[in-house]
Amino acid sequence: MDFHAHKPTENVPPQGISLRGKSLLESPRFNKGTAFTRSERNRFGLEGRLPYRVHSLDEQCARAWEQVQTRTTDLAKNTFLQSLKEQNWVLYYALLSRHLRALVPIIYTPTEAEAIADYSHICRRSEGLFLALPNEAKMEELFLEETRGRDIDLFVVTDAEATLGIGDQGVGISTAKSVIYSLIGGLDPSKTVSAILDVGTNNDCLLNDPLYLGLRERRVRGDMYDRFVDKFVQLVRKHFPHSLLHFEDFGTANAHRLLDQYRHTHAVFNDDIQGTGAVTLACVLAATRISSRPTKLSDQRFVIFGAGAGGMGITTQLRDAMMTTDRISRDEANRSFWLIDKEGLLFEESGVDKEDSDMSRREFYRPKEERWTKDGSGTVGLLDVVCAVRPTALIGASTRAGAFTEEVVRAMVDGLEPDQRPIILPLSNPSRLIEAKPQDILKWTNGMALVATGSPFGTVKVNVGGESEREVTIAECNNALIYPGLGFGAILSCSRRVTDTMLIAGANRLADLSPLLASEAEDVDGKVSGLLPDIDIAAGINFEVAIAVAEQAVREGSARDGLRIEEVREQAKAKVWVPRYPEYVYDEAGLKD
Ligand SMILES: NC(=O)c1ccc[n+]([C@@H]2O[C@H](COP(=O)([O-])OP(=O)(O)OC[C@H]3O[C@@H](n4cnc5c(N)ncnc54)[C@H](O)[C@@H]3O)[C@@H](O)[C@H]2O)c1
Ligand SMILES: O=C(O)C[C@H](O)C(=O)O
Ligand SMILES: [Mn+2]
Repeated sequence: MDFHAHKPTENVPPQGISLRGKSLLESPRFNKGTAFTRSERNRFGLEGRLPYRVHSLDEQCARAWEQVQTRTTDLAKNTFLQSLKEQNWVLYYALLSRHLRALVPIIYTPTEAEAIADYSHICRRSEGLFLALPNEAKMEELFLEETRGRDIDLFVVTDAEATLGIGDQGVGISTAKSVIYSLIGGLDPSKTVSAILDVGTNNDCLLNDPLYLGLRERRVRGDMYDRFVDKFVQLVRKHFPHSLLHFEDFGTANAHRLLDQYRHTHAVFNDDIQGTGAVTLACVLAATRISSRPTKLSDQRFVIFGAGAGGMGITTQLRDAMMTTDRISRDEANRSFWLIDKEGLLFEESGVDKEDSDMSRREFYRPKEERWTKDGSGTVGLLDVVCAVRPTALIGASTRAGAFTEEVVRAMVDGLEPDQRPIILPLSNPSRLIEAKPQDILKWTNGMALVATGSPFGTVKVNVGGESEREVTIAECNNALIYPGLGFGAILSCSRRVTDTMLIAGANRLADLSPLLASEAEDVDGKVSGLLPDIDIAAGINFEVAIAVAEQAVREGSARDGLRIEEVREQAKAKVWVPRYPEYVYDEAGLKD
């Protein structure tokens, strides 16, 4: 299923470029470094600028891999790889694709959280499009400076208000999201733009940091903020009407509002809401099929801990899928969810419901009779809810490390039938913010729980009585396992919208590819597969997700005119970008960058 196999390195057509000499070596898009062939060195004035020996991409990867390994901390590896990206894209992506399992956690979650938090100190060369509030009047000029003459498929935009679980990061960048699109989604990196809307920060550490690189002011809100974001969205719509606009790490209220505002007029996608919703839906669908008595989505009782962008994305995605697949009403589906936030269970007439600016949460407020505390007052905590609801699935997107305590998890098990497997998904990132460690959950549930996490945890050994031990693979329920495919599918089909049904089609496809579902005997040699596929086959998996999404777009009429279902797979194969070097020929009118 590895889509790299679709494109053998032979038959790469030559490419005309108009760069030469030093500028060619300094262009990360076209640079080949020591892999420039003899004739290219001669043609482009490089002979005296490179050591004599010509290396293959494989040899370059071997050297770069050696160099990565000499860096002793993950952050040092991250900064090394960032420099490599600034020098040579093909080598960077080729190296990453050869070592996905080791390097994705370095360039993405969890290490990228450290890199973003430290951005103003480790930044060496800027990357992407920086749009700061004081430059609002010339936003179009800055936008065109970066994008003119380019064929852009994707914009990833952030205002960094809710970066992963580490909050307001001001000028924090989200370039890692674009990298994942190219690495495992097959998008050509020259067709992607990462943009930061710098509207200030409320993070005092950043405001007080003399080296802080962003706008040193408190965050702008209200009309000024809306006007600024709108200006950007309208530029994207005007100049690149067929692009996908991916929103990342906006604060929860803005995240929902902006998605609702723009999703009907452009292909916009909010990763924290829809990507997280889709990957979690896939995970839950796989889990319900694995349980000893396969159950429907609408048979589940969901406790969602942390009702922010991620938690609400998960809730609404599960609810929508329930309505579509189990054909039940919205009200009926809403009743399968119990939402808990800082103020405990969200219920009507709590006072909080009236102040809640986030409309998406209101329809999930529980009736006030569910104020399950001894005297009917105060907040209803997670343990109260678990005891009263007897959930089949417990999902965390709260940033509250350790919130799924032993008592909570054991209470959940006690509420289920002895052969019923609890679905427990502590999804907060980075790793240190997880609601419970997978090894603890498996210990407390005697190996019964079906667990997936937001950050990578590898495998966990569980004692299942006496001497017997199992090695359980903990699936990563991270939106990276699905958003590149969702995005690629939407771009491939030139969809003007990203519809819920396209997302559900992608999630269903991912659930079908669950290795735990595929392994007939769940326990092979004491090894238990993960609920979702491993990151090292994420490229092939996302390719399949993309096909499902694009086919659904054709089926429902959101794809471009004339695209036929039978063509989707071939067109997808042709569009996949693979890191490899074409032969360059000098052409005065050729590509410059
Ligand atoms: N695995 C994934 O793919 C994925 C995707 C998105 C978000 N996340 C993670 O989920 C977490 C939340 O992200 P988000 O974008 O939804 O952020 P967010 O700020 O929008 O939401 C967090 C919510 O948790 C609530 N919360 C905080 N402390 C709480 C507590 N003690 N009890 C209950 N609720 C509490 C907050 O009030 C807020 O509503 C982060 O750690 C993020 O990394 C994971
Ligand atoms: O970035 C990730 O790893 C997932 C998600 O988008 C998050 O904000 O945590
Ligand atoms: Mn995110």
